[in-house]
Amino acid sequence: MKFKGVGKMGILEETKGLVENSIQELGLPKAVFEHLKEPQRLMIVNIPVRLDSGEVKSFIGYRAQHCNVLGPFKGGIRFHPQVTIDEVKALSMWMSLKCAVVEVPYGGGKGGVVCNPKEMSEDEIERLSRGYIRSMLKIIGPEQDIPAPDVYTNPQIMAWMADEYSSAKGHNEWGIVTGKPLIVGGSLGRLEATSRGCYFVVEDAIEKLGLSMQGLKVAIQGFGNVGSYAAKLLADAGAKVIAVSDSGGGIYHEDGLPVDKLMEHKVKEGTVSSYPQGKRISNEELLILECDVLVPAALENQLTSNNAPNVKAKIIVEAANGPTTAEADSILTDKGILICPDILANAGGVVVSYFEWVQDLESFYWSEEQVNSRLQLKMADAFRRVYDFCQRQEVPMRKAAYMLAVKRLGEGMLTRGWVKK
Ligand SMILES: NC(=O)C1=CN([C@@H]2O[C@H](COP(=O)(O)OP(=O)(O)OC[C@H]3O[C@@H](n4cnc5c(N)ncnc54)[C@H](O)[C@@H]3O)[C@@H](O)[C@H]2O)C=CC1
Ligand SMILES: O=C(O)CCC(=O)C(=O)O
Repeated sequence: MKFKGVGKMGILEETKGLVENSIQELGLPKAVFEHLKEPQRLMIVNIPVRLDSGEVKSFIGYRAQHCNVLGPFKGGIRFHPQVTIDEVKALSMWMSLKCAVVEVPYGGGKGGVVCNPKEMSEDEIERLSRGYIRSMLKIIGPEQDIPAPDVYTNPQIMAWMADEYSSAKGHNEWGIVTGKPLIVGGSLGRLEATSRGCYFVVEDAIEKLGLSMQGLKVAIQGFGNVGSYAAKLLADAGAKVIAVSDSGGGIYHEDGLPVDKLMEHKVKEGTVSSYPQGKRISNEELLILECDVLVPAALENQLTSNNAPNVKAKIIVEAANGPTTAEADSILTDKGILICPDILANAGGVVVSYFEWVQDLESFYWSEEQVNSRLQLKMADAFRRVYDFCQRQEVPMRKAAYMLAVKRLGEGMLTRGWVKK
């Protein structure tokens, strides 16, 4: 069974199609879609930043607050030259769905700034990060909207943001953002959390297909926060990471790559593609390698109708948000590939962000073991619910995840009286 009405529409329209379809199939009131089809609020700001040269340059920033029926808005902030309104809106909608799938008490939010941090100095990035928070002061807060890291943002940027917000409020408010360094209210385990969540999903998925972690052939696209730690966790558990890539290209070795050394190389050289052992490959080639598990961990729209027919993986674990277009999804599903969708597979990040926020609100901090074992419980529970639904209803995992998420959001709206039966 496939979703109807999804095609070459772009990620936002495709996602709306999936949500609307789920609402219809669940027999929820149509009004649920009226609440979900657009963000509740979309803030667009102009952020003037003083550059090191003394010149002032302005940057466009966005924050989409999608739906807070189940809790405050939550989601990362992306710094990237290709950020668009539609991308931020889609990312915020995925956050609402993701938080519902893993049952954390948040709504979806997402932010973005159109900029190229690779061409900015550290001081310029700091001024931009602080400017973003000043522009958003009225709509964010620990009980309102809690940002976090995403593409090309990191713990240091979260620390500046927490500091800026705290300065504006006149007292420390560590609960304003998550993904912070430990010294300013971060949580143990948050840095690796998205990857650890993916790792648990890989464990559960391979068990369903009767595969073993020992010697499991894995290819990972993207070697940033999520991709690099996913590679490390999988390699440490006995998997063979045969290929990795980043925006500079990729590297392949059929016997497996030394992930720790690749991480060091990436820090020193800025890319994995120049690693001296193995064969250089393109991002496109990586996606169609012979492997057991493919982990897209970079950007959206990587698996398309062009390359999907050639994908050879048995399992795809979507560490990135939106890496698969609707057309590719259909092709891959028809090929019998088990797709663990983004809103499930990469939810480990927001789960541990939730733990970080709880710790900040209580000013009482957990051990790494507590964080990781609670994350494992959350991910295993979500995987089981999605997989059981998919088996029971004979639908793909993505559809199962969407239906479970939309059901929860719809129930929230009915209970709060936002919609009537
Ligand atoms: N950081 C987090 O906690 C979470 C991140 N995600 C998603 O995971 C994905 C990766 O995010 P992070 O690792 O945090 O970002 P990051 O900024 O740490 O790393 C991004 C990686 O993607 C690579 N990349 C960029 N353009 C590329 C291209 N065209 N082809 C191949 N690689 C390319 C970069 O070189 C870098 O290695 C994104 O889709 C993000 O939304 C999802 C959930 C949580
Ligand atoms: O940690 C968070 O709050 C959100 C992470 C994120 O942006 C995502 O899951 O896409």
